[in-house]
Amino acid sequence: MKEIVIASKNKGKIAEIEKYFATLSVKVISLAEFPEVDEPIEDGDTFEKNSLIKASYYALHTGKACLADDSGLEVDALNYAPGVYSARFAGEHATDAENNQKLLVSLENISKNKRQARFRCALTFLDTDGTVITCDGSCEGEIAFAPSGDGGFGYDPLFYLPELNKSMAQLSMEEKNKISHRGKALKKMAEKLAGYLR
Ligand SMILES: O=c1[nH]c(=O)c2ncn([C@@H]3O[C@H](COP(=O)(O)OP(=O)(O)OP(=O)(O)O)[C@@H](O)[C@H]3O)c2[nH]1
Ligand SMILES: [Mg+2]
Repeated sequence: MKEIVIASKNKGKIAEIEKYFATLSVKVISLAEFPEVDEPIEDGDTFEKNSLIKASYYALHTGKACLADDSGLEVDALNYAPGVYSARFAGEHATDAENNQKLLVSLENISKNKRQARFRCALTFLDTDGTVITCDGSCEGEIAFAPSGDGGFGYDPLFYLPELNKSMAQLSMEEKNKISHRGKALKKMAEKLAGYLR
């Protein structure tokens, strides 16, 4: 069975990717099995570039096929920030709570009808022979005025989905994977990988 390293240190992402890949005939390996491997510098200006930076770095240092995810939140009223800086919006080692607080303060004077936002996700699979497969996904929503729900991670409690009248953090992991940026990208990736690994 093909071994694929989930090239991420984000526990929330890893759980969602593992859940998705549970139905595929691939053996998922965690970076926890490579404690000696450091982290790459994510200095790309797009999700796609950062995703390739991570896949390349971890493939080089683990010697295995890797699947990397670069993702983030774009808020229209903030000129699409925090974007590729989503993990460090409130500072280099900011917690989710600090990032959420900064987001709420940044949008303090923005009215309900001007709080459109989207999550974006770029996935890169890099095989040991250099084969690259990329997929992306996005999910539209609005930034709420207060957090709700305790599922998911990151900005999920503030990411309101009007059609569902729920925040992303009020969805189960299965529900989130059906509609989220990552879920959509993973669906495409699973289809491409099934063809590639056949
Ligand atoms: O509420 C959220 N629901 C999501 O589904 C989601 N996906 C991404 N994000 C945000 O974007 C950053 C990614 O930054 P990022 O791609 O560099 O990942 P990361 O640094 O956390 O881990 P790694 O994969 O790089 O090791 C994360 O930290 C989060 O703040 C999300 N927030
Ligand atoms: Mg990162």
